[in-house]
Amino acid sequence: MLGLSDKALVRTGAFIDGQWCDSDESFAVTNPANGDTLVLVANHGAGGAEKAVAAAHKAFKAWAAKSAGERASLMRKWYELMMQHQDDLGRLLTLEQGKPLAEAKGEVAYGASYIEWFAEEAKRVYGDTIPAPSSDKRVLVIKQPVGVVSAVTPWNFPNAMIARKAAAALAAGCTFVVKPAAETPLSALAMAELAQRAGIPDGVLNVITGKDSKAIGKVLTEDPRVRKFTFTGSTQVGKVLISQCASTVKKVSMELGGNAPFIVFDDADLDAAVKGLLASKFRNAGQTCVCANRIFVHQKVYQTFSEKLIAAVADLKIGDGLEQGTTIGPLISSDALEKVQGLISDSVSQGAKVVAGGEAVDKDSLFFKPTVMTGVTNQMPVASEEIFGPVVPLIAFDDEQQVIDMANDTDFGLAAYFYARDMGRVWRVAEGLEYGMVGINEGAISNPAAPFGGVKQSGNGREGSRYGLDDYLECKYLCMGGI
Ligand SMILES: NC(=O)c1ccc[n+]([C@@H]2O[C@H](COP(=O)([O-])OP(=O)(O)OC[C@H]3O[C@@H](n4cnc5c(N)ncnc54)[C@H](O)[C@@H]3O)[C@@H](O)[C@H]2O)c1
Ligand SMILES: O=C[C@H](O)CS(=O)(=O)O
Repeated sequence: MLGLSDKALVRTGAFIDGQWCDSDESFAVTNPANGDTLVLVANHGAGGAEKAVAAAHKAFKAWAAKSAGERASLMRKWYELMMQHQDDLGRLLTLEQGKPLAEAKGEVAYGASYIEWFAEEAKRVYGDTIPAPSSDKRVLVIKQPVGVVSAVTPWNFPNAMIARKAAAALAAGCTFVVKPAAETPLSALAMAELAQRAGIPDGVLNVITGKDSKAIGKVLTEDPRVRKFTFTGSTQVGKVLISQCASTVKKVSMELGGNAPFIVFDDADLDAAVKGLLASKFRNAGQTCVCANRIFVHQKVYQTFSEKLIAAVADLKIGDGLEQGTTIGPLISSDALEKVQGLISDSVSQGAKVVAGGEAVDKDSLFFKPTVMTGVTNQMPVASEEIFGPVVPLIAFDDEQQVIDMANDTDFGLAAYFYARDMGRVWRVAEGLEYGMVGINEGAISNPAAPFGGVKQSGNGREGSRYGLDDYLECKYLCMGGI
């Protein structure tokens, strides 16, 4: 089935209360590299979401009552199974999402690393004893799981965006319901299959599949049995979902859109900067929330850097993610491709120039040529909007404070990057950038040990690191009197 060694990893029903649930209707999952239908998946709606929430609610008390060590052991087994099946999970991910197989297998390992990380963190959920204001009292703080957690995740990282949430939730003692993007549900269902094989009890992890994201999302954000909602996706949708959570005052964490500046100063190592830009910009064909979106290059090095970049971009290989050597896969949809083309055309009409790429490979596919643009300003659409495609807009600058101000001139604040070697400049720029994450002489910054998240309209909360568990825990104060 789909060329996987372990065919049982290809699941097409929703996973609710340990059962694989079909439905009267189904929807097609297609391969963005060629438009082929891969499988038909159960098309559940609000009713399915309510069943999933009920299952998670029923399973919560027993899961929370397990010791941290018991939860950690089951999560460790899940991690080991994910890595044992890395090849199959990577193939499935490339088929449904399009990214090159090497990247897809890397995403599987990246997602699994959050399960490994939080299996360990589960055993380090510490409380406090606090000096009491009077000798007849004792003041303590204990940490307890929030309860049922619901989640909605995007298509661009169909494994890791779920693992990053589910791992923290389960480690904290919460139970979990997730709606993956309808474009890419197969990775989520395969993860659920392996969670079941690992012995994670029925109802602890549930995956609801369906095209009607609004109806499903309404249940996941408004059902009072759900105590926390976590979302990864666009800022536009995130705002709607936050407002829907208000009716039941849920804890909310949001991983939203980005518009990352990538600044190359005149004292930068230009070869390292080009390498870092390729790593940040062209991963997943530019479809990541932390992709460099605006590239600011100091006037003194603009020509040299541009020439090095154009030469490196020419070596990128566009193709089906399953083909050996492919480094740039397809975009996810024709809408996505039209959006990228529109940003380029609108910016050219305002004076920008295309010096490499600038168009789709052909009119019948979703492949877009890696593109470099010069003469871009911070106000042009290709700079002011999140591109979500393999496009490098180059913006010249000549003053340190000017470029910090330009970099911060956006509603987003997720990731930022800069290349410089003067130590004073490194500290001034790192502290001056209004972003949740800053890569300094580094273009690949995501890992489970670090707190991933943004400021401003890029979201709130952190995923990964020792901070990532806080979003899934309640801090309870105990006051013991009469001593
Ligand atoms: N900050 C991060 O960690 C992060 C990670 C990945 C993607 N993103 C952002 O996500 C965006 C691209 O992903 P996308 O196109 O899937 O985003 P999207 O917001 O369109 O969709 C994300 C998820 O929300 C669901 N959804 C859409 N409308 C909904 C509604 N009204 N109610 C309930 N669910 C709804 C979709 O089905 C999907 O599962 C980009 O802006 C990118 O920056 C952010
Ligand atoms: O697209 C957003 C992801 O969070 C990117 S990363 O894989 O976590 O860097």
